[in-house]
Amino acid sequence: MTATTSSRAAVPLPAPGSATPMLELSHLTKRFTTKLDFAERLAKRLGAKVQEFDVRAVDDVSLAIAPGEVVGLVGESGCGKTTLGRMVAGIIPPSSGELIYRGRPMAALPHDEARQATLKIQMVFQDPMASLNPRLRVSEIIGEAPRVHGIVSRNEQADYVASIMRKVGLDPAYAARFPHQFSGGQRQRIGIARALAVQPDFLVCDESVAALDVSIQAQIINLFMELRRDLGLTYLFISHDLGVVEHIADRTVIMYLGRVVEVAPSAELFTKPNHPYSRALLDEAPRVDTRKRTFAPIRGEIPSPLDPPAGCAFHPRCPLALPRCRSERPSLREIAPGRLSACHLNDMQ
Ligand SMILES: Nc1ncnc2c1ncn2[C@@H]1O[C@H](COP(=O)(O)OP(=O)(O)OP(=O)(O)O)[C@@H](O)[C@H]1O
Repeated sequence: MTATTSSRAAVPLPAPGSATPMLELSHLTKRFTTKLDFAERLAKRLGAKVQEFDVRAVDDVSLAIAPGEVVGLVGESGCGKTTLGRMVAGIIPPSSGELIYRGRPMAALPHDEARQATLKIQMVFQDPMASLNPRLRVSEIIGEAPRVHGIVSRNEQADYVASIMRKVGLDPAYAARFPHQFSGGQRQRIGIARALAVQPDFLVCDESVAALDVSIQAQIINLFMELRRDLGLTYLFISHDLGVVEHIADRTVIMYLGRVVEVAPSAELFTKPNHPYSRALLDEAPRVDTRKRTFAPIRGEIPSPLDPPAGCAFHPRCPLALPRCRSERPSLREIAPGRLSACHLNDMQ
């Protein structure tokens, strides 16, 4: 697959020879209709109609992910990362656009095949305590879905759960315990085991290590990479921590206000970012812990997704903005093999 200069082009695959992408996101868009709290209160007091607003949380995102690839997804809070991850994992439907799994549009699959394909894409959440049912034993948390979906019989369930627990570094002797009886890192291993139990080939990790201590983070990242090696898993790895993404992602996608602004192999992006927003993100922030690389504060506020700026959404904060950036939205286009950027400055080089 090759990129074209159109904003409606899917992001090209980095690996030559990988004929069919594992997953393609084709023009995925998610709009939420929302009410502003204060406006709702005021309207109710005045007996007026409550006005609703449209939030374009994710706007026309296309991306092709190769089997076994780790794609990092970064951007400031509110730029749409979680919404995109949830659409990919089938937790929320897109408003428009489609997901193509191994060359076949998910929406067009017959019911049974669609169910199987949905199981193949699992999500690992940030807060294991919030995402694990506190009233269920670990054996049920991990074993329920594979039994319900016919992956194991009731008789096989205990052995199956034990094998998955071992795979994620948990002692099967603790299968009868409840989530609160484990440490944070162990709970995240339970969350990973639950995802693995339905035999996925794609994991969406949404800030999956953000809530953990640094040393535990490293262990969980190592586990993800072992699983990639042993099970051939593919990842969409959403993280605020640029150091983590730089370390594990083959390719990095930068989002701003619902749209992709840059895609590049991580090694290139982290040494030579193209988009002014990527450059601003990568300018290292002053920090206490020198091992960590976090977002630098960027001049100005993130614009409201309720009222995004015309032209390039980044132009009000961009130190290099041109007059046309205020009116003309730059398309995401190929600027070098395997690299895409949505910036008018590239037309001047
Ligand atoms: N259910 C919803 N209803 C209305 N608006 C929503 C809903 N979910 C998300 N949004 C809005 O969509 C935009 C994108 O949110 P999202 O959580 O995807 O961003 P994010 O990049 O993951 O942020 P964070 O890093 O803080 O989790 C935000 O403006 C958010 O307020």
